[in-house]
Amino acid sequence: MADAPIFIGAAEVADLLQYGALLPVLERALVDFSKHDGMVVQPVRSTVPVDKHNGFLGVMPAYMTESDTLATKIVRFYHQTAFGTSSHQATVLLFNPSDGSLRAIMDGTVITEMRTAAVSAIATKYLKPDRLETLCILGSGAQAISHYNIFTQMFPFKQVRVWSRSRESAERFAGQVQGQVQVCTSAREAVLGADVVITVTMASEPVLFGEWVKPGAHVNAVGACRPEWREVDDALMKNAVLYVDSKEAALMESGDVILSGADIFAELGEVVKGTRPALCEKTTLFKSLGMAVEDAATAKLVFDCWLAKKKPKL
Ligand SMILES: NC(=O)C1=CN([C@@H]2O[C@H](COP(=O)(O)OP(=O)(O)OC[C@H]3O[C@@H](n4cnc5c(N)ncnc54)[C@H](O)[C@@H]3O)[C@@H](O)[C@H]2O)C=CC1
Ligand SMILES: O=C(O)C1=NCCCC1
Repeated sequence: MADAPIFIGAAEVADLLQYGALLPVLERALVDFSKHDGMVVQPVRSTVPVDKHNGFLGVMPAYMTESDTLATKIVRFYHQTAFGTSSHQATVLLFNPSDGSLRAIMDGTVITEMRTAAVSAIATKYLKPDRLETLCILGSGAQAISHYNIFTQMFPFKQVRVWSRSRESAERFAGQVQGQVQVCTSAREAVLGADVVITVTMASEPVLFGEWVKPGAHVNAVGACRPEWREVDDALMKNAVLYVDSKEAALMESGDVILSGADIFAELGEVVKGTRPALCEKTTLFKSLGMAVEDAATAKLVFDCWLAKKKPKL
């Protein structure tokens, strides 16, 4: 009989998961996905609208042959949640691919926060302009914090600006992170002159406009994951060189891509592999929707770290 699945909660996932180990694992997952050689199976996320309660439930399965990883994430994202509860909550199920038995049930909320920020950081590593002085973050929730943490660790920004719909939440964000943050009163003020811009809002209308973005800057557009939602206006979508995590998903799920009619230049995995160029001298935009392979690869890393920690030292 198969062993009973183990449970790894949020605090333990946060303890086991380190960006240093996560980044190369995600780069490999992105490359493997973008080979499109049949070795990775990842259907576009299935999303169930829960209209009555203003929310969605997403199911994200993947199998990666080379690393022999089989997992699915179940994620809820709700517009209105009780004060203090996160709008996104997730669980990842990790299976034994040889017989399909369940190996682990783990918190997926921390995984979602860390892997999304890490993928934006990978996009930025490849697509960033030469000068990296000012980082701008639009939004001040869970993803804003994880992005702040990895971006300030990985890149030598001299200034970080944040804007949020309410000044109070932007100030709360500034108080939560370690390091200086300039709280801006408008998105425009935050964006003007920034070298890297990150949009991590629950907006369904544009909050970022092309006329504000410095030529040559890099943008990570992380929110707006429904075909009718926008975070970015048409001008930016059309004028920037557009990179995505998955072309198939972008054409089905991203309102910014579908409604602007912008042309997709490449998948991030193709850039990491070197089969498509990183046009760093141009204004670049990485449209992130989030992929099941990112969750599967991260969950496998968490599980392997858990096993290594459990093993008695000889
Ligand atoms: N691409 C990916 O892999 C992933 C993307 N996301 C997306 O990232 C975004 C941020 O997620 P979290 O930080 O977890 O959410 P959160 O609920 O913690 O924070 C959302 C932020 O958006 C702001 N906001 C809400 N409605 C807005 C509006 N209409 N206009 C401007 N700002 C608004 C809130 O004030 C808050 O600052 C969401 O769109 C989410 O769906 C989340 C997980 C993975
Ligand atoms: O990749 C994810 O996980 C999510 N992406 C868009 C919003 C829901 C969660």
